[in-house]
Amino acid sequence: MTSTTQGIALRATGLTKDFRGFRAVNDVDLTVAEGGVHALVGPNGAGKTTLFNLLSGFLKPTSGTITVRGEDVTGLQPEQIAHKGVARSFQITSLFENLDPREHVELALQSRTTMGRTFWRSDRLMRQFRPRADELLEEVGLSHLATKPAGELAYGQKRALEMALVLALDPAIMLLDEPTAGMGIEDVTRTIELVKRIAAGRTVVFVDHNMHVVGSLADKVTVLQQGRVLAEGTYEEVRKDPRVITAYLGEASNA
Ligand SMILES: Nc1ncnc2c1ncn2[C@@H]1O[C@H](COP(=O)(O)OP(=O)(O)OP(=O)(O)O)[C@@H](O)[C@H]1O
Repeated sequence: MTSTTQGIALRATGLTKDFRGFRAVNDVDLTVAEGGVHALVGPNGAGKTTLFNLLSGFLKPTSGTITVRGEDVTGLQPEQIAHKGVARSFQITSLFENLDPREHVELALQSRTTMGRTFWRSDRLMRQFRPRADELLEEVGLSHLATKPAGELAYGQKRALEMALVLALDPAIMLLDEPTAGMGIEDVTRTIELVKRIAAGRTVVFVDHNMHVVGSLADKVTVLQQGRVLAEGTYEEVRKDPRVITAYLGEASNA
């Protein structure tokens, strides 16, 4: 690690992504501090999800580089990037309808071990993950639903389970895609508290449209518009920035 990368968890330089001639992410420079909570915001179509997919290896950049703690990870597969300690959540969860939350978390925990590629798993082997699985369910407020089939969980509970699955991977850098999307106020408040706890000792990058969530959690905010970085700073700084106000007013008048 060189002195210029010290204290930097994740860095994108000149990151660009074209989709058949359309530039969704345009020459983005992003520096995420080690231990920081960094929000990506911007009007619809600004390129937030595309940027997330680039950072986690689900999309390959057209040009530019991505480093994790100073190490170049550009073009690596998602699993390889996950091995560097970067894990992401998804906006839409693909849970197994018939498995319960405890089984989901046990599977996520065992995927980190050498047993990860074993097709056959005995109950006895899986049980060794139960204490940690139960701790994680407690952490996300799902203890009382540990044995209910995931297909029967309410929306907010599914999102909480998804958070437990990311936590099971114990990533140093956690990417959360709209952790409060579609939630009612109670679930939003609980999720804010959960992300605060998760962020202790970790780096968190998240996308969220809810400015209350952004203001409550983020120590740094990057505002994107039409694929470019429009503004960057603390929440207080960017919310007063006339360019940001104009971008959001534009969105409101197009709605
Ligand atoms: N696979 C794709 N092929 C073509 N265009 C795409 C593709 N993915 C995204 N885009 C376009 O790139 C732009 C940025 O999309 P993206 O989903 O990254 O924005 P966003 O900021 O996450 O928006 P939202 O807040 O609505 O989720 C949009 O104009 C979108 O239509």
